[in-house]
Amino acid sequence: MASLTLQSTAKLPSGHTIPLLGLGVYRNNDAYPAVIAALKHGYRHIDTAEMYRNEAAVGKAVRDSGINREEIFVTTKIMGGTAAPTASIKASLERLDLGYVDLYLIHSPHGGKETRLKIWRALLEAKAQGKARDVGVSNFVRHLEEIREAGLETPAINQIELHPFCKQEPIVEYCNKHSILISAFCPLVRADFSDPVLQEISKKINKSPAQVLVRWSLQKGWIPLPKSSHPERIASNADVYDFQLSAEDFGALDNRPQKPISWNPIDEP
Ligand SMILES: NC(=O)C1=CN([C@@H]2O[C@H](COP(=O)(O)OP(=O)(O)OC[C@H]3O[C@@H](n4cnc5c(N)ncnc54)[C@H](OP(=O)(O)O)[C@@H]3O)[C@@H](O)[C@H]2O)C=CC1
Ligand SMILES: O=C(O)C(=O)[C@@H](O)[C@H](O)C(=O)CO
Repeated sequence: MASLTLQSTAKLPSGHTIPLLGLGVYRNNDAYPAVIAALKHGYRHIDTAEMYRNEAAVGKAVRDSGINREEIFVTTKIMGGTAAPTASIKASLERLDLGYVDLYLIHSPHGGKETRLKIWRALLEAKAQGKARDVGVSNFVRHLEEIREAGLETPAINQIELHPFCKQEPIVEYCNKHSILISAFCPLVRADFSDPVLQEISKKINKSPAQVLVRWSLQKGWIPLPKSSHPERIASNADVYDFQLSAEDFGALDNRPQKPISWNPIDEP
């Protein structure tokens, strides 16, 4: 594995790059200080959404950070099932007030095939207008085939729940086959660090369970989006580049019992 750093990126279809570690801000009602702290520590990728109701705070923190806008990668998401996607996109861009977003995702496959394709076409139009540099989806599984069958541009990324207890191998395999990058939500298992194997590895290598989980996700080739509202945890979660999980420890985590997916929009017809 090439040596990873906090500056490591992957190439997107647009030719732009996405940092391989991002800060999640779901359920953070005061995202401004978290984003400021993350950017100060060296994060350059923030993951928000219309649904999180903190786009304005994220945008203000990015503008106030003093860092060149071009250096910061901002993802937002349009709600699945949105009836008026163009209006929703306009509203989110106004709240963020960053000129453009780097990645715009459909948050979930809710709404049925026609609505999904309508929203996808609206995102593609936003991309054509330069309002989104790349576009993708989230929580899509077989729904990805609809986009292919419609002859529309393939999503750059699929953002799904991924951690050692939820590996979603069929959809990961599909995305790998079709060169769709994968970003990992809930990479910290939402702070459930109770697994004995995780605990054992954490103690053995003297790294926090969160650091072990972030490192494991990076070594899987995914883009983890750990969320914290605490600056010291935000920093710690990104301090994962001075070690590499051994093949033994990586494999032990890669063979944990699987749990049900925490949010099941993937079952949407
Ligand atoms: N596309 C989608 O449908 C979804 C996308 N997401 C995205 O993925 C991001 C991450 O997923 P999320 O659901 O937030 O869950 P995570 O797996 O990132 O876990 C977040 C939880 O872990 C705690 N935590 C963070 N760091 C540490 C640490 N070092 N030690 C102990 N506890 C810690 C946080 O508490 P505290 O804040 O108090 O530190 C919080 O309770 C989201 O924020 C969002 O951006 C999430 C769900 C669905
Ligand atoms: O994960 C859940 O339980 C949800 O209800 C969703 O909100 C999900 O967390 C999400 O979409 C956050 O981005």
